[in-house]
Amino acid sequence: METYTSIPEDLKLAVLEKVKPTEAERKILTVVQEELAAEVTAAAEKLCVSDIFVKMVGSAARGTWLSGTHDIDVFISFPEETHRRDLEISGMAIAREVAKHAEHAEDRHAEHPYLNIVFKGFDVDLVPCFRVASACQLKSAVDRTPFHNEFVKTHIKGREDDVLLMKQFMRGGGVYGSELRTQGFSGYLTELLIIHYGSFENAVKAACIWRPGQKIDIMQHSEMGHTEPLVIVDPTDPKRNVAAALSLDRFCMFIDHCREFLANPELKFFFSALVLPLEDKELLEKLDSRKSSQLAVVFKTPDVVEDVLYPQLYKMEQAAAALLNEYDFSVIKTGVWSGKPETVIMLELISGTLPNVKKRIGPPVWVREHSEKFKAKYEEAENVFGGYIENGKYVFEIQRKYPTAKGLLEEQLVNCSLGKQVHQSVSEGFEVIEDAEVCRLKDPDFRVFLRKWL
Ligand SMILES: Nc1ccn([C@@H]2O[C@H](COP(=O)(O)OP(=O)(O)OP(=O)(O)O)[C@@H](O)[C@H]2O)c(=O)n1
Ligand SMILES: [Mg+2]
Repeated sequence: METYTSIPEDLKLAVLEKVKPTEAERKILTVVQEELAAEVTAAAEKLCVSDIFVKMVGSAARGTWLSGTHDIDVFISFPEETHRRDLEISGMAIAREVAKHAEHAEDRHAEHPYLNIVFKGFDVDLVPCFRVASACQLKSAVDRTPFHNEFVKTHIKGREDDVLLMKQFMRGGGVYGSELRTQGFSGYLTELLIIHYGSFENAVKAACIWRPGQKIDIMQHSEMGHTEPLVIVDPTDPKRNVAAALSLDRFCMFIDHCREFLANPELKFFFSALVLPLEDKELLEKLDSRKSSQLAVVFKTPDVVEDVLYPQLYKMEQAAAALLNEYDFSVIKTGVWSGKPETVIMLELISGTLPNVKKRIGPPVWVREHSEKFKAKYEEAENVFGGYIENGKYVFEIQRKYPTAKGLLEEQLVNCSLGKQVHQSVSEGFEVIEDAEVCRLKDPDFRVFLRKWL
């Protein structure tokens, strides 16, 4: 095994200088949190809702938020015996009352509704939850969050800087965020890694030798088997894997990021370099040197939240690749880019065209019944180039139904198994553009995607 030098102190300080909130920033956050708590209490009193508690949760309440990220999670906790409907109605009524003093408000929906508001420049979630006795007795998925908060607050003391370093390091590696778009590491997961390994440096060193099946159970209370690449048992709920949303590729990207960083600890591992949009000229040069086929399936982006959209796009990416493979096209790789107004599924193929002739291999000649049927079918069929015996089997050279990948996608893509909103949008219309035609897609963010793609 390679031996690594320690991470230089001045490198950590240089990162913290950029990502650690200043005293002034902390003060503002505290003041806004206090104002929000007072607003919620006042709203509850006004609406005659008694017995609710206001709880500040998330990284803002734990001192583990990155400077410049301005989200505050406010939980409005109701007695456990409250009916779900009452919780939703009263919780949302309180949230809407608070929103009267906000710059912007938007209804969101997880397992039950909550309100997202912009309050004094902060991105605030007002989330009603049940006050359950323990996280494993949850009535709603969000009920665990206050327990996470207590656990982290009591165990993280003095190691907040290590959390900030780890969050930023994961950002630099493109693996931070548990949303379904990224399928990476959540904030809580990052905090648990620091609690378990004791420091940023220890965690990074440990991850270099992780393999799928790695399990961390801080409370030693899990009896469950899990199949995910990384299992971090929730200290507040033995049945939950905090890393359940982490994909195998993000898991491995993190391992790789840790190894590369320790071999050469530099600032660039925390702050990835700005990628410039790919120009037409560069695009044409790349296409010319790769000599593969590029196909872009372009359609209108469905108007749904990212957590609904991305799983459907990843499903479509898989479905398109499977369709192409089924019809003999060799797929090199697939990718997804989504913006407004358009979404693009990129497909790189060994070739987008195949010969008109397709070889159909039949049964061995000595399996009399089947082979005679096979022979009779193709001898009479139209568009057959010819037939012969090869390795004891009848072989016919027939006309290929889809000699171009573009033609195949145009005709068959809508029949693939696609998610609801993506299917709806694709049914309304889509376009398949090829190779140099991709120059038509000008969105700068798409061109950034293309630079990494080619
Ligand atoms: N996949 C998720 C997302 C969120 N949470 C809970 O909801 C809280 C708030 O979520 P979020 O704002 O996404 O994460 P933070 O921990 O606040 O981290 P960040 O600094 O990225 O905001 C988390 O701390 C965690 O307790 C969770 O359990 N599982
Ligand atoms: Mg947060």
